[in-house]
Amino acid sequence: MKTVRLNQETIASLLDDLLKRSPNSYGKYENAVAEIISNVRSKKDEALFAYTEKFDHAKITDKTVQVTQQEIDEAYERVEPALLEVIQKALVNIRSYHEKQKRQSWFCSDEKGTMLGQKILPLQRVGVYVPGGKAVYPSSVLMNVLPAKVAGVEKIIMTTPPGKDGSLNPSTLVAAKEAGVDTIYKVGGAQAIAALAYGTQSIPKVDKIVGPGNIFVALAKKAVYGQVGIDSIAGPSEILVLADDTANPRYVAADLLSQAEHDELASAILITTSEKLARQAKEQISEFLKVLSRREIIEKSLDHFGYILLADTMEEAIEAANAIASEHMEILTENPFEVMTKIRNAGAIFIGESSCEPLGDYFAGPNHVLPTNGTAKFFSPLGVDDFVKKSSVIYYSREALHEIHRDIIQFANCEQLTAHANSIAVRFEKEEKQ
Ligand SMILES: NC(=O)c1ccc[n+]([C@@H]2O[C@H](COP(=O)([O-])OP(=O)(O)OC[C@H]3O[C@@H](n4cnc5c(N)ncnc54)[C@H](O)[C@@H]3O)[C@@H](O)[C@H]2O)c1
Ligand SMILES: N[C@H](CO)Cc1c[nH]c[nH+]1
Ligand SMILES: [Zn+2]
Repeated sequence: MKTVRLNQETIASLLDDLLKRSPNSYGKYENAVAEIISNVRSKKDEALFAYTEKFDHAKITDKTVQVTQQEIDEAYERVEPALLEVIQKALVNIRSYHEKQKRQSWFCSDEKGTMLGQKILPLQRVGVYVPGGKAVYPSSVLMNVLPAKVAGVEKIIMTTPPGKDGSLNPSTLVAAKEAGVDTIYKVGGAQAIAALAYGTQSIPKVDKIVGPGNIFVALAKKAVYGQVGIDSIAGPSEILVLADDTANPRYVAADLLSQAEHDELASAILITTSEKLARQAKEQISEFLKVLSRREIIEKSLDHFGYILLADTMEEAIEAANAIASEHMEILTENPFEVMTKIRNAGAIFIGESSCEPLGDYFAGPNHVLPTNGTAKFFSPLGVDDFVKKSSVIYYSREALHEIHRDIIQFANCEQLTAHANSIAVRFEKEEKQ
């Protein structure tokens, strides 16, 4: 983990470094992913199962690809009752947070005889990708599925990579059942995204694909965009801790490590005005690393994408944090609410020392599928809006149209689109002749 003084040069080089983690910088995998998509598109199940054998070392067939009721029942028997209870409690929080995001269709009319509105409808068929290569993510099942349920999506199809024995983790299955997934398929990676986008004999084509994943999943989602809808491309996890000398270095270290353990490409950044805190947090990181199980992943992530930035003032620290636009931002300062008002760019903001990032990953309610790689400047967290579409609704009475028909004809003529003008004029031929 590098410690550097924050200035124009160091922030520019850090931003360059972080962009290396973006799917846009992984051109070298683009051809491989394009080939996987093209093969699944043309050879369907045959290619899907061959890639599952190649990358996941699991033998899957058309008889075993879909999770059965028996497998779900067995999963319930294997999951600890205490874990099931936690999943159910988290589910209530996540659902009630997303209920507040729900928007209604609206219509408004006026006395001239017009009615305008917006009709909001849930998507019909959605594919949810749940990652499963390096870790198991029942929490991501809840985060992806619950907003779709709240939106009213008719059919939710989930895919996740199988283990070598061709089975799925019981906690993933139980979370899927509790959240209300309709069908689960045991496939992952770019091949699963291709199957959802184009359909195979076993897997139906969907309207939109959501969910995070590794670089192969992200590139595949990018490649099928347009054929189907996608959510934002949530890549490797990120955390940025903004701290002053009032922060507890042990908490700072623990929170940075919590995201570094996701992936070698994950990023953990501390921006602080306190040299003492920087030093102590670094010492604590070394202490924790001695006992953490994913030490190898963490070390790679911190070596490549871990930074401690020393800022002269909190204003400078905030400016740098806004430029980085991290997926998660923790504010551990004397006046965290005041600092929060100055944050423009972050996927999720955690205020104060009792609001650590994993609280959001698992339990508080807001979604943990968040924009990464600086895309928090224009993308938002996954939410109910990702699972609805809108249609505009327009009604004008004859009288209302008559009142403004000449305006439209003039506008259309200005664009030399005489058929447009005619479509209006033809309705008032009689009046014009009189
Ligand atoms: N933003 C979020 O909400 C969120 C949540 C959870 C996880 N994540 C991120 O998602 C990612 C999960 O990655 P993962 O690897 O654990 O699971 P994953 O399911 O995304 O990827 C595993 C799949 O990758 C494919 N694959 C592996 N090596 C390949 C190769 N050489 N060529 C082609 N395909 C290959 C395999 O098919 C495998 O099924 C991590 O980066 C993690 O940080 C993000
Ligand atoms: N922090 C991840 C998103 O970047 C989500 C997650 C799932 N489980 C634990 N964490
Ligand atoms: Zn996490």
